[in-house]
Amino acid sequence: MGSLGSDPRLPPVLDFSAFRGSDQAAKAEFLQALGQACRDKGFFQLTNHGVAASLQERIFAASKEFFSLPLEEKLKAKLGPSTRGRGYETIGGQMLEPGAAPDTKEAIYLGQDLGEDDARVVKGEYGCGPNIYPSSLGREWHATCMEYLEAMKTLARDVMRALAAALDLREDFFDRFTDTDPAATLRLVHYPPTPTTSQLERGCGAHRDFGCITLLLQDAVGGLQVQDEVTGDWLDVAPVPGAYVVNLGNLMARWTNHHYTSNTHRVLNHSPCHRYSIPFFYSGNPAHTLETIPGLERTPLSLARKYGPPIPVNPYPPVSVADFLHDQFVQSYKRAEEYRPTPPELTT
Ligand SMILES: O=C(O)CCC(=O)C(=O)O
Ligand SMILES: [Fe+2]
Repeated sequence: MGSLGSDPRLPPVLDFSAFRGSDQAAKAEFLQALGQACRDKGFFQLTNHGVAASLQERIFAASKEFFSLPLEEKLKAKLGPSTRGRGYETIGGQMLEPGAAPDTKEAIYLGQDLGEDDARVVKGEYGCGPNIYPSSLGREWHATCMEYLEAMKTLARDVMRALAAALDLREDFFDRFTDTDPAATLRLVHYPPTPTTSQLERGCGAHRDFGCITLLLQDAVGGLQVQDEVTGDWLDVAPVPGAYVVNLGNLMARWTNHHYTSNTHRVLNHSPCHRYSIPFFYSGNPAHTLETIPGLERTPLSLARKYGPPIPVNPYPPVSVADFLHDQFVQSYKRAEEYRPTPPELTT
């Protein structure tokens, strides 16, 4: 267990079988390393997570099948105000980093496939809707995505249990937030090669994730970078075959009153290859109202040192999961819509 390579600033690679197994010493060591990674970096990689390599191969194949469709086909499933957070986002459709250029990635969002007559869809609940995807892909394509989504939900629930234990909470502390209809979104992402010299171009602009946890499967191309909070350096998160990059989002940071941190990351695909990644975003039931977890009201000393006295105590009012996620999501798309490139300087 530990970091790959010698740089201790990199997210550690942790073996999840130590948490699920019966060796108590190995479990304690895992939880110690996990807690430290969540406090200091908000990032780690997870191996031996139990998700079959064959399922990972099938979801990557499904992703490539989707992105290789003609643009007109993909546009039939376009993400829009009426699609409830589902559907296809074009290259440049989102801008995660204010001040940079819109992201040079394309993506499709999928979630649990709810019918139009489902009560949550009728009520217009955040993130609840039927999936939309080009009909040329067929039911088998969709079935693979749903099988993978279920595997992610199972893993995410267990990761949340480990996160609770590493905070010295009961392992089942998060279960009531995650067991009923958790916000669980799969995103297939494609980064074409962008061997550009523009300083502002990003595959995925610098951002912190919005929700609780993200389980990211990346291919072997590389390009994901996490920012070291102390020095501001960008560190490459080297792909570990089959592993999940797990990162904590803003909702988790707020819920834990920053005892756990969310961290800034981005993607630059300067390789000559197409890059595919599959993040899974998990946040608990959208209808829940989150308050700072009892026992974590006092801001951690590390933050108090950063911001100086007075040390804020429980600075956050309660917030609903749906509102918290929705605002950040909408802003990132609005930014891209409003983007106007700076005209090249006129030379005389
Ligand atoms: O594609 C990646 O490796 C990261 C994507 C990401 O950060 C996101 O979708 O939030
Ligand atoms: Fe992210």
